[in-house]
Amino acid sequence: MGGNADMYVVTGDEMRRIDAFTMDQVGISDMMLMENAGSAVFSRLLQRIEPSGSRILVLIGTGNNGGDGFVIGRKLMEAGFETDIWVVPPDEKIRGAAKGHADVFAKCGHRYGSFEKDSSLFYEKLPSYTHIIDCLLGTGVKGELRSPYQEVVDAVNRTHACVISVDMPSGIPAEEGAPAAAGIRADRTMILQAPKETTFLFPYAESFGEWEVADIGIPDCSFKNSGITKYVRGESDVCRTLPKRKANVHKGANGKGLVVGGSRGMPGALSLTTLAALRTGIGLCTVALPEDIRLLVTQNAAEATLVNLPSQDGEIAPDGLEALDLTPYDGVAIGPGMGRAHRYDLYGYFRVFKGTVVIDADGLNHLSRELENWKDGRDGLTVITPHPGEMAVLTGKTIKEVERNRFSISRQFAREHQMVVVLKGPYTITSTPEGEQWVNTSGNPALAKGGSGDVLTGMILASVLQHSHKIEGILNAVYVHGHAADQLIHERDELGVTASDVINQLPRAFHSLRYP
Ligand SMILES: NC(=O)C1=CN([C@@H]2O[C@H](COP(=O)(O)OP(=O)(O)OC[C@H]3O[C@@H](n4cnc5c(N)ncnc54)[C@H](O)[C@@H]3O)[C@@H](O)[C@H]2O)[C@@H](O)CC1
Ligand SMILES: [K+]
Repeated sequence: MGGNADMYVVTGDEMRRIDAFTMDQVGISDMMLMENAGSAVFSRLLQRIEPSGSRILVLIGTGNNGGDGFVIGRKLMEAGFETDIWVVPPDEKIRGAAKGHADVFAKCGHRYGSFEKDSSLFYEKLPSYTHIIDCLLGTGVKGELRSPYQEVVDAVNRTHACVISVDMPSGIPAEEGAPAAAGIRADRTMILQAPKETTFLFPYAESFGEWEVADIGIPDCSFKNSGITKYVRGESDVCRTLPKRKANVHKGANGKGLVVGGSRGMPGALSLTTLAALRTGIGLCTVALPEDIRLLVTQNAAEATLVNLPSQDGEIAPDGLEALDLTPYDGVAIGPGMGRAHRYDLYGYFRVFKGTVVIDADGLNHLSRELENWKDGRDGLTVITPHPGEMAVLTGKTIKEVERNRFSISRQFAREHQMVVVLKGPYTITSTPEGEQWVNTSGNPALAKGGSGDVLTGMILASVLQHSHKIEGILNAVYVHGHAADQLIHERDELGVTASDVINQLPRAFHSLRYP
């Protein structure tokens, strides 16, 4: 993929590489990037802060994040906003481009307060501000906050002001894996150019508040040359890539899919997957299930055709998959409601199948017992859709470790096992075996319910079969799934939104993306 519209996701180190390339190879100086950053944030502040009645504090730290603060402070003062600038470190610690912009600020005739020299005045004035612009620390933060930053951050968090962080909430690390830090809890974060990994990882994500991304003029080539392959997947990407049907198309051209699973205890999961595939536009959908539950499923999904599989103890019999002929199908989704009583040789069964295989739910449990086999890859594309608990089982890690390292754990698993990994959760991450990753931005807590995953599996199957670029098909399914839930909570409370509601919403969700 690629193109100029890409929004990247970076670590602190990656951002430093990108900045260095932009300065040394492209020739845009650090002073200019800082001016751009300050200007971009300033113009966004203008949309949010009224000059009358507002009292603004710009808080400045040692590094380049503080340098951005000097630009923002200068522009706010020049525009007539009632603004105080407070610099936390001693003057001599400010260096480089930040020092350059501190000098510009002073030469324009503006003054700032020194926290070091007059901290009591600072604390006295702090409750009087309506807005606090946080330029204490950015991507250069390391470890727990040191004094006096920690005290200042705690005091800011106790105010009633609207706190707007620049690039990062100060104190929060930019990359996954770092211990949770007690940083600024922002109401809004104006991220410079590229979101950082922690923007999408909990608990850090909560500190960002609402976030938006300000373009500061770093060219796309700086990201490409720095080897960044993590992207944000947003609505415009989906609108651009939804497949269009030709007027004379026939059902066979929209994908022939097979959904395998179901058990006496869980017939509903299979219905949800099948209905979701149908509502995502699959041409033909066949359901393969233990023969003794077929009536339960056919009542719900009249459009699907059925294949009865031998049943044992209410689940597909251990050799039950052998009876299935895969040749008529372009893709298979396996796992929803399948049960765990028996073992199946999934790799042996799917290895030479050329179509896409989507594995979810109990299918992942079966997969976890035969993971070694998958390292050689198979003839078609394999997609797995674990939630953090399932990812923990697949990797032998704890759920907490998975949650803290979502990017690296899913990237490594995808590489090692030659699969596309769709790691679900808020900000679902999709990783390819080649190391590309996309963060999804749609969805809400209404999806944290039984059945949501079954719906997504059906959508991914249907979507992959209709896209010539299969990864785009997966990404679009993930986005539309969340988008449908987002539309639903405009009309009703998130508590009452069910997986079936999401399925029924899909035609409207697709329509709104196709005709934005
Ligand atoms: N490099 C560039 O060209 C640009 C950088 N920009 C800004 O620069 C930021 C990154 O700049 P820096 O790398 O200087 O990093 P920071 O601005 O985050 O400052 C890092 C400094 O803070 C101090 N520090 C680190 N950890 C600390 C802790 N735990 N407690 C107390 N003090 C600590 C250290 O003195 C360190 O040098 C970005 O977030 C962004 O806001 C923008 O101006 C755009 C251009
Ligand atoms: K900051």
